[in-house]
Amino acid sequence: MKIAVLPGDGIGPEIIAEAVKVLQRIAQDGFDFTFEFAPVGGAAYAASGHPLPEATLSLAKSADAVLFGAVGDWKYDTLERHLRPEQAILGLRKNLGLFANLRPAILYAELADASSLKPEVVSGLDILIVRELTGDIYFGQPRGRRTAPDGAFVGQPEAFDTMRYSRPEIERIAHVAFKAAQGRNKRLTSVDKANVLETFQFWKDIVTEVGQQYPDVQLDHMYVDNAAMQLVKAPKKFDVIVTGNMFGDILSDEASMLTGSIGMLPSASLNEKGQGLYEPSHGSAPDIAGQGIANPLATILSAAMMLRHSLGLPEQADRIEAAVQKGLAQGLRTPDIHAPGTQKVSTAQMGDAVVTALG
Ligand SMILES: NC(=O)C1=CN([C@@H]2O[C@H](COP(=O)(O)OP(=O)(O)OC[C@H]3O[C@@H](n4cnc5c(N)ncnc54)[C@H](O)[C@@H]3O)[C@@H](O)[C@H]2O)C=CC1
Ligand SMILES: CC(C)CC(=O)C(=O)O
Ligand SMILES: [Mg+2]
Repeated sequence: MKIAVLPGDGIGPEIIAEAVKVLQRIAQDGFDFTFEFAPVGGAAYAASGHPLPEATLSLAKSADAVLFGAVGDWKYDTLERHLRPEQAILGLRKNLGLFANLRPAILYAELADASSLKPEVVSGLDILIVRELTGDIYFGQPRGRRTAPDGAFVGQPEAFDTMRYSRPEIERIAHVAFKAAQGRNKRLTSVDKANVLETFQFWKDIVTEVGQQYPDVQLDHMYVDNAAMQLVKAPKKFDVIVTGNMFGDILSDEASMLTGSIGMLPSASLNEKGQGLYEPSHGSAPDIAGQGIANPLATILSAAMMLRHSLGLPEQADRIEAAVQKGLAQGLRTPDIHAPGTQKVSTAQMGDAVVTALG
């Protein structure tokens, strides 16, 4: 099985090294993983002038799965947009058709103290955010800068983006979400802004229509501002949340803190053929890069999702998740989840603890 490994920028190489270590330990038990590394993001721009070189894209397309770190660095923020590191992950998602982003927010019992909410509000939390990943305002055309052609500020410089969704895009992500809910507690909350945005009234109408095919799933609708509030008020009331690209981006970062840290939130990005890219939900964290203090668990848990969703090895995925729990139960914590009475460890020590816990 060929795994394309794209470490990227900032903490990307540090966290990817730990996930690869864990996968190599699994491979020792008789699984044939081949790792092929390629540059992406700012690292690729620095090496070859483009954040997503053709060779990296074709490696990703030809692999059985892609393991991705993170891209982005403040020093590239002034580049023309098409050369900025973030275009690499956006380009991979678009080129591979990775429209379904699964972001499970699970609070490990050992991390109840690390969550920013009271234990009674979050303990036992297990929710799934299903984020549409290849549409919405992140990809909508036209976009750009121009002189305002009309309105109160006519003649002034302005910038604009376009929020849009087509019926098939909404239908396919709705099906993914309803099916996910069927495999869980059979409750789905569709998050929109239908009270203001036509795009999201359309979204709500179509999700409702698709819902008729899933009578066993209880569907409700919530405006995104209320959802942001409910996530910190009573997060356990949610089971599966389905939403658009931008709202899902924002709500999943919010949900990550319920689990103790953004360093705990993995993700799977899947296409219609079941191919997938696996990456932590966080970014390249330039503020802590190179210090050996980043939490590698979101990336290790993303590797577990890869085994489950793309490589047909669900038992090995379970094994990794159990090993993560064991490491936490031993009291080992990177600084982002550290609490009194636990032992502060480095990125590499956390990865080693997971490998050891695999037995
Ligand atoms: N998929 C991707 O490659 C993504 C890339 N980005 C890019 O990453 C760069 C930084 O963006 P930010 O907004 O700062 O978001 P970020 O997610 O990189 O960092 C936000 C905060 O969380 C902390 N953090 C993130 N991951 C952590 C980990 N594993 N362990 C401990 N602490 C962690 C960081 O230190 C920082 O304080 C930007 O260039 C941005 O565009 C942002 C999100 C996703
Ligand atoms: C480049 C961004 C859209 C990445 C991001 O924030 C995310 O996918 O969570
Ligand atoms: Mg994000």
